[in-house]
Amino acid sequence: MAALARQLHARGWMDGTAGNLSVRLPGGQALITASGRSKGELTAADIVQMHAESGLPTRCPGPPLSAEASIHAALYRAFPDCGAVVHAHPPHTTAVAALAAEAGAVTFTDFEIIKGLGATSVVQVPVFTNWAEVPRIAAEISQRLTDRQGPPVLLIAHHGATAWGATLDEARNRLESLEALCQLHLLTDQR
Ligand SMILES: CSC[C@@H](O)[C@@H](O)C(=O)COP(=O)(O)O
Ligand SMILES: [Zn+2]
Repeated sequence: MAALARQLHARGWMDGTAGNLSVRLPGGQALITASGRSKGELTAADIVQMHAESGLPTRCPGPPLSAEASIHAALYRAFPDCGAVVHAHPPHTTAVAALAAEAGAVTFTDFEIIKGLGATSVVQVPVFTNWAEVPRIAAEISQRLTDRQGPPVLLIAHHGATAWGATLDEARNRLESLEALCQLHLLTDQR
């Protein structure tokens, strides 16, 4: 987790403590990054255990869980095969998430990198409102992401993106595909 966070921080996708990662463990628990830590220099002390599907800490007192633990938990509940979640603020993705705030979804077509999101030629990515109360974002994700056919990524308006997969590497690959797609979307002026 620390190695991936360091990579994404170096790319400018997790500036100023932004971003969070988690991995599901056997037995219903998960490891998640603690809140407010630089993602460029995480150590074991910055990783906390939580109940995967509730997002509640397994040990109190302890370091505070990521402020977005409820979003990770919503994804673990919705997708039993989800083994890892990565949230970041990649610049092109965040710009597209701002432009699509009103629409509530953004549709990408034709670019080959769409296949990185498991689609063939068209993919519609949901955009959620960036409510100050994160559990409200999580509740909307739980309500809306009931379709297992959707892409394994979501946008949060004016905020960033969350990707998930069976492993951290798969979640990272999907986040990279989304950022590449958003960059192409903007370069070709498809707002
Ligand atoms: C740098 S502020 C960003 C936070 O508000 C949040 O969006 C974020 O990505 C990191 O939150 P965190 O609680 O450290 O996991
Ligand atoms: Zn964030």
